[in-house]
Amino acid sequence: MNRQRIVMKVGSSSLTEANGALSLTKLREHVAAIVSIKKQGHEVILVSSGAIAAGFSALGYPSRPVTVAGKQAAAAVGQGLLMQAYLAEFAKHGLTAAQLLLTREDFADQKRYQNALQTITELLKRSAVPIINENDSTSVEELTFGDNDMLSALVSGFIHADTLCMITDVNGLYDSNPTQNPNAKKYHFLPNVTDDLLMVAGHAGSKVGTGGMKSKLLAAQTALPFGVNVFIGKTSGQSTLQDLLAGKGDGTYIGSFKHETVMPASKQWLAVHSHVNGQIKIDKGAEKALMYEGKSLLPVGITSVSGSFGPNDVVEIINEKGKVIGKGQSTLSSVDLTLIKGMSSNEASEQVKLNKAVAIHRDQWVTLAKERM
Ligand SMILES: Nc1ncnc2c1ncn2[C@@H]1O[C@H](COP(=O)(O)OP(=O)(O)O)[C@@H](O)[C@H]1O
Ligand SMILES: N[C@@H](CCC(=O)OP(=O)(O)O)C(=O)O
Repeated sequence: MNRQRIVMKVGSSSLTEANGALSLTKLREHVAAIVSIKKQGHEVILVSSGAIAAGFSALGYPSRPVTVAGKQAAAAVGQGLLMQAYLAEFAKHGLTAAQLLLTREDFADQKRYQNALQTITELLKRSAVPIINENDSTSVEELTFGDNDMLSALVSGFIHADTLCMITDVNGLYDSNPTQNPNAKKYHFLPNVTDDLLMVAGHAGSKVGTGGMKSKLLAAQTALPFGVNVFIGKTSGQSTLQDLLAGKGDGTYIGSFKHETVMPASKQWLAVHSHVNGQIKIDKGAEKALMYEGKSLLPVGITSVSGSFGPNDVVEIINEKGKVIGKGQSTLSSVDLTLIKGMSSNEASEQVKLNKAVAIHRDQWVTLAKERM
């Protein structure tokens, strides 16, 4: 078996007792499973929920809190307890675990995004197990990932994972919620996530789970274009994570499993996380050059500029039909681009006193929608 880079996402439902509290027995099983595949040479990044579950009873809550303040306070207590349990378990196997708490803002800011990636890469190089959770206690409600499914998809993309394993309390995706419909049929393999599938995926079945199958499918839909294959299902005990990697897991496999398209992390950042500060409208010739010839955007192809942005800011590129076809980091400010739009390269370079005035370099460009020309 080839050595793989795996992101394993463990949901609250697979880490808790029936009363919603953290289950050390389940946590131990997940650790043992990770250790067993690490021994085979695979790299593992764990995205673990469970902070709220681990913390609520120490604060005197009778059950998992439902208010934002309650959840944030419980997570503040529980994240430490959760890590303590993971550190102790991994240490028994001679492994070091490391904590990373991330928020949406860490993905939106290019420098923070690169630093998070650098940290995880360094930890993997040193054989540590990065354990990631959302930074629940500081997240602003509207900005949170809500559940860790999307977080695990974004992490899988930027570290170029081969497989994202979303471990949950149900053994895969069914054509309707199996906890409500005993005749529901399971999907074993799916090439991709379609709108029809999103329709059959429902919300969480337990009191502790947050997003349900729908959020897992949305996460899979995000991870697949990054070249990551996805497994949604169950594991327990040592051998099943190995079975999962061997294609014999108890769940649903989604993707081509050919490991072909890998979008560089810098382009993933542009495509998914970056904030847009303006728009550049371009003509047909420039669209062709950008989309089909792998060229940079030159001032001559720009027909209009809107918004106020500086050099390195991210802008949307709009074609003659008014459709957003991609995003890029502008080399120049909106003021300079407005001045040189439509000009030949020589004229434009003279105006802005550069050797060669390029509006968007091809390395800082990502296609979002390919149109027939
Ligand atoms: N079509 C479906 N197939 C399988 N499970 C489904 C479906 N629709 C909804 N679910 C529910 O999704 C739940 C898993 O999501 P969730 O509780 O959020 O888990 P986790 O805590 O692991 O993220 C299952 O227990 C099940 O009740
Ligand atoms: N970040 C929260 C988890 C949120 C949640 O419930 O996520 P999930 O179990 O993946 O649906 C925690 O650690 O408790």
